[in-house]
Amino acid sequence: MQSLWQNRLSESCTRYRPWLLDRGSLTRRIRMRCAAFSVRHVQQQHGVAMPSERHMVALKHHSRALLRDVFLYCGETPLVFAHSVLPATSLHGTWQGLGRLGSKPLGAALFANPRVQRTPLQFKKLNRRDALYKRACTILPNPPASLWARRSVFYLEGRPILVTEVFLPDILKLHP
Ligand SMILES: C=C(O[C@@H]1C=C(C(=O)O)C=C[C@H]1O)C(=O)O
Repeated sequence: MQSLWQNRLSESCTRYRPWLLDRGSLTRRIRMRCAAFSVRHVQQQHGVAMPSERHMVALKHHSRALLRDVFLYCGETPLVFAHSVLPATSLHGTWQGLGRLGSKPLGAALFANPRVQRTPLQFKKLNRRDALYKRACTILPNPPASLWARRSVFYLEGRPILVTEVFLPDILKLHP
């Protein structure tokens, strides 16, 4: 049975709690704890978002979005798998340049603008049945049975961007 996205954290995530609950920039939080931070681009292409994502950004069934997958690294250690859904209609106005980020962190753009609003975080313990679990584990030699993830929607000028972050075990090596 696949678990659902929850609005509250269960108790079984104690060690990941500081990372899951911090509403500030994850890029900034990691940079404060690791001088060798980098974003490694996995893929960025237009496609159809997953059903559980489409309703978060009011995408109709066949509407296309820019789907961006990256890993956040400290040195050679992967810490986070980040999956973002940017509806084509959101890539206008202030956010028209987000389609050309490459290895620049999306967070730098989202948190640089004080007018950006963020919805409450949702949480999910991903397992091997989840597509995002499988994509996050592609670079883990010994993947754990489950991975904690969070997601929320960023809004600017009424334009939504869904950001999902999957925390990899080595993030626990950083100071919480
Ligand atoms: C939203 C942020 O941006 C981070 C960087 C991302 C990217 O470059 O694609 C995606 C999600 C985040 O982990 C953040 O720093 O909080």
